[in-house]
Amino acid sequence: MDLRRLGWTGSLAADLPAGTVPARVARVDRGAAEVITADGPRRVRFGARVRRAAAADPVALPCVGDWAALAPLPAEDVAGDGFELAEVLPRRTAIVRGGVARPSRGGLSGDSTGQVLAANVDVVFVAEPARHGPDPANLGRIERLLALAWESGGTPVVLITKADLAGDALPGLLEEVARTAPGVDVHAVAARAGEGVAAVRGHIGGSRTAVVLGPSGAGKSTLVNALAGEEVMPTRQVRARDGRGRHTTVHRELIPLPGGGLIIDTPGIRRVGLYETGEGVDRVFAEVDELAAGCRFSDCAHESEPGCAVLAAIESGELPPRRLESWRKLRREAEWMASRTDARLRGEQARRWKVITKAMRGRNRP
Ligand SMILES: Nc1nc2c(ncn2[C@@H]2O[C@H](COP(=O)(O)OP(=O)(O)OP(=O)(O)O)[C@@H](O)[C@H]2O)c(=O)[nH]1
Ligand SMILES: [Zn+2]
Repeated sequence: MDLRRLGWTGSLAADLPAGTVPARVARVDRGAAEVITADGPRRVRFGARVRRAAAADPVALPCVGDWAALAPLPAEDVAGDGFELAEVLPRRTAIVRGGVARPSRGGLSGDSTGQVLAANVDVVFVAEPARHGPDPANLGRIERLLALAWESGGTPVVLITKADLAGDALPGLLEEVARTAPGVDVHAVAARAGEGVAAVRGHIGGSRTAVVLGPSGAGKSTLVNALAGEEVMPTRQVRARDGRGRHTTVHRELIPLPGGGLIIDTPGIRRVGLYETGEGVDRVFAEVDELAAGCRFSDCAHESEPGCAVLAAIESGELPPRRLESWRKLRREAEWMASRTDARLRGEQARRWKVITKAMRGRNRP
């Protein structure tokens, strides 16, 4: 296996500690990972330093898509494969979800810990089914996942999956979604019939890595199988009565595609909180931001201020009220998360891994 086909680069090579072997993490189970090396797949346990770092901060846990350094185990400890996962190499991008913030007396409360869903991802496919059981496509869910995607450093792309279920309503739906996702490519996909798969493929050329996020039953695994040209992921065969998912996929998994590129399939996510609080939300609501530039007051909250261009746009029908509500909700959540200063610090760790690993290496090397 040529590691460059898995996304290996010279800058990663420069960060590889002497005496270690590079590997890409394909899947993580408790305390161990399935990795792909130049010699093929291996199963390796986490080394002591990785376990310590992860105990202090869950964001440090090796994750699907990570590049890792494998170190040979001492000769007397070769019960496993002879190697352990000694270090996580600097992450280029990271999709980090927060816990769920719940409304409570005096604002929001909840869980502010982070979890890395996937690392070193170039393209984030946000999959939303045209129909999810009895429900229509959920625009709010698209917005939330787009915020997460923008924060990751990867490029988001929206996929309206199971597009065949929309019937005549498809063009209208795609138009609505395009307005909900300014600056983002939107594709309709009917993976079971193979429709739209080539357009998806077009985003994963060369040795790019993509991830598919979306609710259970969105048809993520069906799409991944269509891209792979074989059944690499199990999909639900028998339709549940309500047509929604039952979490067929239980692990996040990295799959090299024939002809180049890699894709990460993920289990359906039920509730996902924001974690990093950079410009993600503003990018999702770019047109609200643009409108706000026309408000009379620069600190306009678009609640009831005179000369508010955002409220005027709602009045004129240019901006759907749902959009402003959704913007408010995600902004509130992002602000709450930002008020947890340690969370912000940890969010930066996900990206600035380099500094930390380098410092650790300096300390531990004789
Ligand atoms: N009508 C229609 N059904 C589809 C399409 N793609 C997938 N499905 C069906 O939707 C159901 C769920 O598909 P999966 O691929 O397992 O969905 P998933 O998003 O991977 O679900 P989880 O693994 O639970 O997260 C299955 O019954 C599929 O056959 C499609 O293009 N059109
Ligand atoms: Zn305003």
